[in-house]
Amino acid sequence: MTTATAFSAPVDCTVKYRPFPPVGLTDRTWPNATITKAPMWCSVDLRDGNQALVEPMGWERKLRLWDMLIAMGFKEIEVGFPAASQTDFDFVRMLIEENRIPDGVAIQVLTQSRDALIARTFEAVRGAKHAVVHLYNSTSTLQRKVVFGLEKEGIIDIAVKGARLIRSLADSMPETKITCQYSPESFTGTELDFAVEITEAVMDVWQPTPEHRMIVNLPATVEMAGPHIYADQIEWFARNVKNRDTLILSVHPHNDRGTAVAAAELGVMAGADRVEGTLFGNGERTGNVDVVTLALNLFTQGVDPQLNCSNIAEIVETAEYCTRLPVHPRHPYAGELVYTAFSGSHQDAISKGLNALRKSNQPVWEVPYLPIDPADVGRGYEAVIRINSQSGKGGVAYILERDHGLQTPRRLRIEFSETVQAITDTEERELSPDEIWNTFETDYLSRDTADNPWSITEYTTIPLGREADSPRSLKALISHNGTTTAIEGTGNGPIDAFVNALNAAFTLDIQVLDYHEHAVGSGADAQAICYLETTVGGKGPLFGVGRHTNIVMASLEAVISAVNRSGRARYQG
Ligand SMILES: CC(=O)SCCNC(=O)CCNC(=O)[C@H](O)C(C)(C)COP(=O)(O)OP(=O)(O)OC[C@H]1O[C@@H](n2cnc3c(N)ncnc32)[C@H](O)[C@@H]1OP(=O)(O)O
Ligand SMILES: CC(C)C(=O)C(=O)O
Repeated sequence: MTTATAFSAPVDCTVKYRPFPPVGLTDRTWPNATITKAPMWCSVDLRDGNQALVEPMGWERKLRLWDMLIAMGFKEIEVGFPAASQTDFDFVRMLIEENRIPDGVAIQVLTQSRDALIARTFEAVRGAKHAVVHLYNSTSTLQRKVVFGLEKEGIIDIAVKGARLIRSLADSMPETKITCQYSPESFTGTELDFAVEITEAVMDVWQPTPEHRMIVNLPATVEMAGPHIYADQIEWFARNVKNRDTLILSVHPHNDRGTAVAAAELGVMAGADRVEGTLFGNGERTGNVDVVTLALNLFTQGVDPQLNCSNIAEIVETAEYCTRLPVHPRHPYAGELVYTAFSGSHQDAISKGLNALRKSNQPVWEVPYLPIDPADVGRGYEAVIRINSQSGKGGVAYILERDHGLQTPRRLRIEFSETVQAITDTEERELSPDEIWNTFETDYLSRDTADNPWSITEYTTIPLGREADSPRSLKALISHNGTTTAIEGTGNGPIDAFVNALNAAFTLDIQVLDYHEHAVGSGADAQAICYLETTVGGKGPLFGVGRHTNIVMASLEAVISAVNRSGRARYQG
């Protein structure tokens, strides 16, 4: 019986929502740009990320995240909104007073354009070597109307008034290098000419120069359109704002449409010098742009990201601890499952790709389905191939080779993967590498008498002539269901002689179709492993596998393994 899902009548989106108007930049240049160097990064984890948390970080979590950001190599870190909360204020003071800010790192602090808040912000950064004071006010058509109830002039007044106070406070604090930053907040909902107008009004106050530039941050406070529109907006702004060379142009994408990473990348192509974002994209609503993904996207294009992501597990663990939010198992580069293939054809290609790369010894990473070498972010290869009902012979063979050195022949792979498939289908779950190995051992190598009535206890063999290819005679003791029988036969080699002896003594009708063997391990621990494809009593083809320090014994064990396996349920009836 099926249950119908209850859906309400769909809302008429053609009435309720409007398409975002295009920028009308017909001679855009950004599509032809290539990113050849990393942008300046600013982490806003401790501010924008923090303000979006159910439980904002206390000083201990903030400090742990700060230490991680420093270790990763961030040179600008927005540490809070010190005028808004005592925790943020105290945190900034702690960084300064405990001398925790390395040389070359600037702390950034956010403030609204309100005198008391600005004054308190400057109190917070007193004594820092370098601080970025970040002033914002919303400039969008919607916020002008519903939040501020002001015309454009009124909005410009708010920005200019704040900018003036910042300038005078900065001038009164010569011991601290102050970089001024202005964000026309809700930039993506602002007419572009107005965004330029208000920014230029702030520039008139701060008087940036090419030597002492100010940061203009153009946030997609809400991601309202596709990333190509954002790129057009950035390029339009960069082309139209005055004295571009006195500005550091920064982007600050949010992820409402799920395309913040693309927006940041296209924004940089469109001329942005700097990106503000957070680890794994924590932040308001659907988050800020994910700087780890951005950095590793650069890395996989051969561009040094200037951020160290070589221990992704530790970055994830720290971010999860500090934000109390999980990183999704499918998160780019960082998720638990992103270096794992379950599906057969992916596993086959990955396994072949890794082999080819190993053999070729070439430095360029080329493995199908793996855009980055897991080792480059500190992840191992153990989880690259995991086995469930979607997996095929390539994946199973990969595990046997990786963990146990078995180079199984192709048809044995097919045979064994059917066994594995039957288990994963029946049990509807993943099989661990240990379970796969146990299954293989039990089926092919076990000497457990309940399932393996046949065994060989000893053998001797001698050549019947002086030539290297002379026929051989072989004697062996065979146990069958607890009864030991001495058998003897001759043949072209030990296997042939053994098979002839078994066939004669027990009328088993063993035919050998194919034979492979190789060594596993080295030195005193080396063992021979032998794979024999056979038919037994007309059943098969089926494989037997033998393993022994003595190469002849390994092949005789393989014959016995085939005989035992021919009695298994899958070969009966
Ligand atoms: C897009 C962003 O992420 S912007 C950063 C947002 N982050 C935060 O808001 C976190 C920290 N903020 C806070 O804790 C509080 O907002 C405070 C302490 C800064 C201010 O608190 P309060 O004054 O009590 O309240 P509130 O934030 O609601 O103030 C809104 C008032 O400020 C005005 N305002 C809002 N933003 C700005 C601004 N950037 N510049 C000047 N005035 C502003 C509003 O118009 C409103 O004015 P009104 O009181 O005349 O209606
Ligand atoms: C303060 C600004 C830059 C901001 O956080 C945003 O617009 O999202």
